[in-house]
Amino acid sequence: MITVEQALQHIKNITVQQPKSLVQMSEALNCVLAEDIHSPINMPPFRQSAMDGYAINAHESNHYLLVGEIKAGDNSQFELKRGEAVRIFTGAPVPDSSNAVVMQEKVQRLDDNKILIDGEVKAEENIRPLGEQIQKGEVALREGDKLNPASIGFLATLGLDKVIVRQAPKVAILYTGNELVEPGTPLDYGQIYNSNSIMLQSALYELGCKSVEIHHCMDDLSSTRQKVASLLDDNEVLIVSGGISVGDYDFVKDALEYNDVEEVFYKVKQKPGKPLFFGRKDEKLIFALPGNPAAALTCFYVYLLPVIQRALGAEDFALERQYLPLKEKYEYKGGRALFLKGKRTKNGVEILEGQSSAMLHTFALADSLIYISGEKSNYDQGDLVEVIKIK
Ligand SMILES: Nc1nc2c(c(=O)[nH]1)N[C@H]1C(S)=C(S)[C@@H](COP(=O)(O)OP(=O)(O)OC[C@H]3O[C@@H](n4cnc5c(N)ncnc54)[C@H](O)[C@@H]3O)O[C@H]1N2
Ligand code: MOO
Repeated sequence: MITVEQALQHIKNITVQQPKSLVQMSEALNCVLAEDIHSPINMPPFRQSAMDGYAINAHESNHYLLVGEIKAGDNSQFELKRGEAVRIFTGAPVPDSSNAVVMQEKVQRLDDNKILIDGEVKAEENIRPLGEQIQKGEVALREGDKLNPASIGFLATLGLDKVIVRQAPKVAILYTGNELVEPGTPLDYGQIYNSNSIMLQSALYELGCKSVEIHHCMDDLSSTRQKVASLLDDNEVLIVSGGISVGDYDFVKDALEYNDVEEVFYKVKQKPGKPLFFGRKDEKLIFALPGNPAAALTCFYVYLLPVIQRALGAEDFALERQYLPLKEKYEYKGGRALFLKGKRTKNGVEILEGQSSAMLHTFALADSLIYISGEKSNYDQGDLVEVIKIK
C-alpha cells in the first residue's frame, strides 16, 4: 500500500494534454482557455455616460443652454459650444465636445431649453472613458483560465461568440453492484439507491466535461470484463465505482487486468478511499473508485480532479489548500491518513460529525477536506491543519 504523497506524485507525473477546440460561448462554461484572448475592441467602445443627466461643455456660469437629447444607442453627433448642454441617459455616447455629465439630481430645469446646475462640476465626471475597462489588443484572459459566468459575460462584452478551449475528454462512468437501483424507483429490501454515478457525473460537469456516459454492471465477472472492454474502446477516461475491494464479488481489479490496463497504483494508505486504483492503457486513464460514496467523492477531489484539470490545461489544476487552526482538539488513533469533512469558520476550521465513508450527508454540508497525514497523533485546539477547499 502506498502513501497519499506517493499516490499524488504518480498523479503529478501524468502529462496527458487534450487537443484544442473552438466552441460556442454558450457551451464554454467551466472550459479552460487554450490560448490567450486579446480584446478585439476598446471597451467601452465610445465615451459613455454613467448617469442619467446632462452632458455639458463647461463654462464659468452654472447656467446652460439645452440643445438636444442623446439616448443609449443613438448615433447623434453634437458639437457643443461652451455653455451648451444636451440631455443624456446612462449608456449613451457622450459627444467629444462635452467634458462632464452632471447627474439630473444636481440640475434644475428652468424652462424648456435652460438648465441650472447646483454646485461644482468636476472635469470628466460621470464619463466612462473609451477603453476604460480594456483597450483593443490588450490581453483579456489568458491560456489556462477557466471560464466562469463572469468571464463568459466579459468575453461577450468584447463581442466574442466563440472561444478556443481544451476539448474535454470523453468519460464513461461504470457503476457496479447488484444492490443498486435508480433514484425515482421503489426500493426492495437489501437494495440502495445508486448515488455515485450522478454525483461523479455532476463533479465532472463542474470541471467542464461534456460527454459523461453512465453504465451499470452487475457483480459478475464476465459482464464486468465485457463492460470494461467496450467502455475502454469508446472513451478516454474510464471511472469505475465499487467492486474494487477484496470481496468475492469484487471483480473490477480482475476485469481491468484482463483488459490490459497497466496498474499505476492500487490501494492508498488513506481513509476514506483505501482501495483506490489508478491505471493506464495507452493514453487512456482508468480510475476505480471505492463504492462507498464519500470515499468515491474524496478520491475524485484529491486524485481525479487534478489529472483532468491538468489535461485541460488549467493553470490552477488542483484544489486550493491552506493551513487553518482547528476549532476543537482532535484525537487520532493513527494508521491511515485521513481526509475529514470540515467547514471553515471565522477563525479556522471545524471537523464535522459523521465521517463514515458510507455517508454523504456530512459531505453535502462540508466546504473543506481536512488532511490529517498521520504523522502526528493528537491535535490541540488552534493547531494548524491542511485544508483542501471543495467549495
Ligand atoms: N475485508 C475487507 N473488506 C473491505 C476492505 C478491506 O480492506 N478488507 N476495504 C473496505 C473499504 S475501506 C472500502 S472503501 C470498501 C470498498 O469496496 P468496493 O470498492 O469493493 O465497493 P463495494 O463493495 O461495491 O461497495 C461498498 C459500499 O458502497 C455502496 N455502493 C457501491 N456503489 C454505490 C453506488 N453507485 N451508489 C451508492 N452506494 C454504492 C455499496 O452498496 C456498499 O455499501 O470496501 C471495504 N471492505
Ligand atoms: O477507505 Mo474506505 O473508503 O474507508 O471505506
